[in-house]
Order: sequence, then C-alpha cells, then structure tokens
Amino acid sequence: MDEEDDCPELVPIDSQPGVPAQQIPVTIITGYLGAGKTTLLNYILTEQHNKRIAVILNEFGEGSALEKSLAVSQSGELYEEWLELRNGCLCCSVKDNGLKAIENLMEKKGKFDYILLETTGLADPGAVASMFWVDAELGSDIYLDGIVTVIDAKYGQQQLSEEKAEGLVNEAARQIALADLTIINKTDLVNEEELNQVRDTVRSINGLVKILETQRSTVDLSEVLDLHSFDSHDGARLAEKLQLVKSTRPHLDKSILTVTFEVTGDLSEDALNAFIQDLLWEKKFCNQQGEPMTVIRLKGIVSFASKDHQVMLQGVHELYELNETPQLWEQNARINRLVFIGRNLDKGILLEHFTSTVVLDTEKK
Ligand SMILES: Nc1nc2c(ncn2[C@@H]2O[C@H](COP(=O)(O)OP(=O)(O)OP(=O)(O)O)[C@@H](O)[C@H]2O)c(=O)[nH]1
Ligand SMILES: [Zn+2]
Repeated sequence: MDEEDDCPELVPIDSQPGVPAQQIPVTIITGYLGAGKTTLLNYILTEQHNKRIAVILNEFGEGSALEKSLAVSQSGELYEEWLELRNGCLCCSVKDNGLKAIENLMEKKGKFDYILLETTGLADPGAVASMFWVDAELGSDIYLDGIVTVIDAKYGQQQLSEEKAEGLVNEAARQIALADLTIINKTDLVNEEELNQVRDTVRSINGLVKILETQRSTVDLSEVLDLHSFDSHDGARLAEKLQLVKSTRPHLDKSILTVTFEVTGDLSEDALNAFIQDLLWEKKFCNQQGEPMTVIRLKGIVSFASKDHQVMLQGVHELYELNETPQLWEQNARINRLVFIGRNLDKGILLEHFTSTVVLDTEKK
C-alpha cells in the first residue's frame, strides 16, 4: 500500500531495553559518619563533566521522617512526592552547599539529568534504595543507578568491628553489604597494613563489590556514575562479574558475609519465587546453629526452561525482582549463578534447598 511508504519506520527512542527514555539516574551515596560523603559530592559537583547534577542531602534517613516517607510509599503517593522533587522542589530535603548548587542549577537550566543523594551516616541505604525501586515500578522518571558506600580508612575497621546487641546489624557493615561500589577514603591517614586490613574486611562482607581507594574522595567519575547496577540490559556484564565472585569468610563471628554458588540446569520459576520468598520474607532458612539467615543483597543470573533469555535476579532486603535480560543462552551451558550477602548464611544449607526444590528434576544428576 502507498500509505506504508509514508509511514516512517518505528524506532525505539532509547536503544537500551530496561531503561525507558528520559529516566534520571539516582546514585545513593552512603557511608558512616564522617567517612567523606560530602567531600565526594563536592568533588563530583566541581569536577568537569557534561551532566547537570542535582544533589540531595537526605534527611529522611532519620527516625520518624524515614517512616513517614516509607508510609507515603506504601499508600502510593510517593510518586507524586518524587515527581515534585524532580521538577525542582528539592529545597526541603537539601541543605548547605548542595542546596546552593541545585538552586543555581535550576535557575540556569530548570532541569537536571543526574541525582546524587547523600544519606545520613546512620541511615539504612536499603530503605532509601527500596523507595526508588518501588517508585520505578510505579513508572517514576527516576531510576536507581547504584549505591556507593564511602568508608573511612582510619576508623572504618573499628566501626565495622563494633559488636551490636543480639539481632542488630552493624550499620557500617550493612552499608557495605548493599553497595555496588565502595570507596575507602582517607588513605593518607593509614599505613599499608591498616589499609590492607580494612580492604580485607570490606571484601569479606561483600564479595561482589568493587573497591576504590581515595584521598579526599577523588575518584574517576566514570567509576561512580552510570553504574547501571540494577538494569537488566546489563545482564551480560553481571553474568561476567558473578563468575568471579567467591564466597567469603566472616571477619567476625557474626559478621555479614557473601555466599555464592552455581548450579547447571533450568529452574522452575514458581519454585524459585517460593525459595526467595521463604528466604527473604518468611526467614525459613536457618544456619547450623538454628539462627535465621538474613539476606541484605541478592544478585543472580538464572535460567528458566521456558525462556531463551537469561534472567537477572536482584534483591535489596525484602524486595526482589526477576527480569529477562536481552542476553540469549544460545549454545552456552545454562549455569545459574547466585550471590547472597547477609548474616547467618550457610552455603551448604542454601545450596541443598536450592537444588532440591528449585532446579528442575530432569536436570538433576
Ligand atoms: N585526612 C583526610 N581527611 C579527609 C579526607 N576526606 C575527607 N576528609 C575530612 O573528613 C571530614 C569529614 O568529611 P565529610 O565529607 O564531611 O564526611 P561525611 O561522610 O559527609 O560526614 P557526615 O555527613 O558528617 O557523616 C572533613 O573534615 C573532611 O575534610 C581524606 O581523604 N583525608
Ligand atoms: Zn556529609
């Protein structure tokens, strides 16, 4: 038909599946008190780059304010709240230099294309990350790009070694468990031995995370921004990364640690959901001492019999997602790789549950 000639070929505006066009990335910058978060933000803001960045110094990490924003999230009004933010109404959650920077930015440009959010030192970045995640599901224009945790080279070791009351998680360790990138800052204040020690501790908590070492939080911006840590279109990169991850040993008896395993074969989607929900929601799995396993961060690449594409698994606290990646299995062996970061994790027990309930029978040898 003639009309067909007139009709332009439809092309997607954004070539990256999984990231709708126009979405603004947000990077959460977390880290214990005084580690160097603000120094990092100031550095990023003043460094040469072609991004219009908005900085939010976050207050809702504190007490009732956090509960308030989570409550808002549950009633579904969060979308609106963040939309306002996106449109420039940042003032209420911003202070100091950050505010000036954003005010100036918006006066000049009206809009920005990157958001950096500094949480307070004691905040649980998981709660903040979950908010953005839930928000993204609601069709928000903001998506979570990554969680960056700044660690004090001098005092980090001490902060990470503090014994917490029974049942409580060490916040500094939790921040590392959740991180996509860690920055060990203030290396000028420690000798090599101390630096090795803190690096080993960080690695023992999170076997997956990238570790940078800095003075005055001076980093290559490309290593901090646009990490796409939660995007399923980066499935191939995650799959590659997961291959290199090793299970870790806790630096203290009760510490957070990383457990990873790989299992060949197809999984039952329903059974995998049940497994994850038993683990994250029901806390059904216990270690040999009978203590319930707690997962803080979860990542994986898995194979479902019905799907030609690799599927990415992401979890933050009790939220998780399974998303198909653009990556095809093709002739590659269907190897499921999972990484769990949390407390009281026992690899043997997890693996046993996984192979006996989630892997399809035909594949079991
Ligand atoms: N010696 C040294 N001091 C640093 C370095 N980086 C930052 N500082 C100093 O450490 C102090 C804390 O830095 P901030 O960037 O404010 O840390 P923060 O994590 O934002 O702190 P809070 O928001 O209070 O939790 C400041 O006095 C910084 O000047 C570094 O690499 N070496
Ligand atoms: Zn700060």
